[in-house]
Amino acid sequence: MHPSPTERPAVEPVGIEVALGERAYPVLIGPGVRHRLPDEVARLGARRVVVVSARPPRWTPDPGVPHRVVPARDGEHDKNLSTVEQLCREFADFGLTRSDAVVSCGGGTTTDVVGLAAGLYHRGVAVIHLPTSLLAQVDASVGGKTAVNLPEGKNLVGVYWQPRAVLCDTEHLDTLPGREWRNGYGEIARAHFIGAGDLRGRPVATQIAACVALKARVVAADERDSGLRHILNYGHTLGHALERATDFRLRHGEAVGIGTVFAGRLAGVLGRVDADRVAEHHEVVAGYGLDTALPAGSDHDRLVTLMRRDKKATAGLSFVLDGPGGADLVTDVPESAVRAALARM
Ligand SMILES: NC(=O)c1ccc[n+]([C@@H]2O[C@H](COP(=O)([O-])OP(=O)(O)OC[C@H]3O[C@@H](n4cnc5c(N)ncnc54)[C@H](O)[C@@H]3O)[C@@H](O)[C@H]2O)c1
Ligand SMILES: [Zn+2]
Repeated sequence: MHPSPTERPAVEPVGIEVALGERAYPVLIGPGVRHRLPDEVARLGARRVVVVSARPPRWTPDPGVPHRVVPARDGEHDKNLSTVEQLCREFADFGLTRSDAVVSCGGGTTTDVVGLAAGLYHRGVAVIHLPTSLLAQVDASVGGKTAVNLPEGKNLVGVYWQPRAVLCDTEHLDTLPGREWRNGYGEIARAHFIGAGDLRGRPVATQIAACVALKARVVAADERDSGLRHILNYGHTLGHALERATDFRLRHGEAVGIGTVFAGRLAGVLGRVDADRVAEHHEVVAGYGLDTALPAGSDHDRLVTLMRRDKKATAGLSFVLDGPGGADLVTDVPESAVRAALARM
């Protein structure tokens, strides 16, 4: 039987497996891959589905089984335990059992909060993500980290709960504002330096697929962040500090872009890479249309203080830095080197 052309995408999607044994799952990337939702639901054998969506209802196809669509809102403000409770109550009210499934549709904040609700409900129910921001497609929806915020800080409460499938529909990006494109490009730029290759000028589906393939490799090797997964934080130590120092006026990806340029400069100061490689950091980040300089008026003392507090820093100042053998976690970086690199920004 031939699939109807109106329902099936003309372009074959790219499929990447996150190889986690019994918990392995596919990530499909391409225009129209949302239409695979009923197939994925059927594969799981779910009999009922709750779709939690921050986008208009028509963005999520019929999952093919009795379902309820619960509207949600993207944003850090609703990424909290109270939303988790509300979602779990919706699941219970709809009669969702352990063998049913939840679907998320939205930005990374929505995939995070829905992922956590799915991980907790009945001690874990299947979840399929339909990420709709570039950042969520290249990063947040893949890898099984879920979390919500507390007033005391971001992402403080969460569990590891792998999705059963991720559908990165590039048509979902059609409405994304420019700033949210840049937000995602910050993560794509940093991926250049940790093994994703040079993705500048490539079609967006190719860029997403390369980042997902990189993350899939890293997660398969270190699901629970005890080693290799560090490298995904390339550019993030200064990035996090800049987000905090600007009261989150910089989007995460914008801050990571600047943090990536800084990581190049710091690796240069430490003699880990040559001048060409330092310059490459600047070129790549600028090439994605991102800022490469510290925001005007940045206070270096404050940035150093914030970087010392970064959760990756167990003792002293730690950074993931490029070097002769690729990117690696470098601990106890002298403050003088950090300040020298900041001065070159
Ligand atoms: N779990 C992980 O491994 C992981 C990794 C990276 C980031 N995250 C989390 O992801 C979150 C950031 O994700 P985000 O940047 O997607 O934030 P977000 O969910 O707030 O979305 C960003 C903005 O884009 C809008 N948006 C999303 N899709 C859209 C679309 N298709 N059209 C128009 N507007 C759209 C949203 O409404 C929002 O205003 C953070 O909370 C972060 O902690 C998690
Ligand atoms: Zn990030």
